[in-house]
Amino acid sequence: MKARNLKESFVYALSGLKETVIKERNMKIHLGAAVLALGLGGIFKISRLEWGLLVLTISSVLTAEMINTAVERVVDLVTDHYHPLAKAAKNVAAGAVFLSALLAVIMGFIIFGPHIWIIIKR
Ligand SMILES: Nc1ncnc2c1ncn2[C@@H]1O[C@H](COP(=O)(O)OP(=O)(O)OP(=O)(O)O)[C@@H](O)[C@H]1O
Repeated sequence: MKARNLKESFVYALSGLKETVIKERNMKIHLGAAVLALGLGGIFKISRLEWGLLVLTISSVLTAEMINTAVERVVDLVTDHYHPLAKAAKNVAAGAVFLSALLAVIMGFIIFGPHIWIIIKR
């Protein structure tokens, strides 16, 4: 069904977001990690640039998870039989999530590492 106007497109987009948050366990984990990172940013009073990097990093993980979910849905729609291409498509999409989450952890170390180190050293 095609969106007739901007408002309808927005409603469909929000429903896609809701679908991922409600049905995907990994999305809940990513959101939990994002809330934790934002909380740490507040506690450590990180700089504007660090906030920007944090928001960019969080958005890349959440976006990757949503694209992964979309790929999973389309693959499941096309076939419920084993197919090497279905396997490859799902694995590549899952790999994108893994890569973005790994880079987010590294970014977390870069931003919060020095702050945590100061506390440990005390
Ligand atoms: N139709 C298929 N043909 C071949 N391999 C498949 C097929 N469907 C799934 N797989 C394999 O099983 C793995 C798990 O698929 P599944 O659909 O359960 O996603 P998932 O890893 O549980 O996703 P998530 O945990 O993100 O919800 C895929 O990564 C892929 O390797």
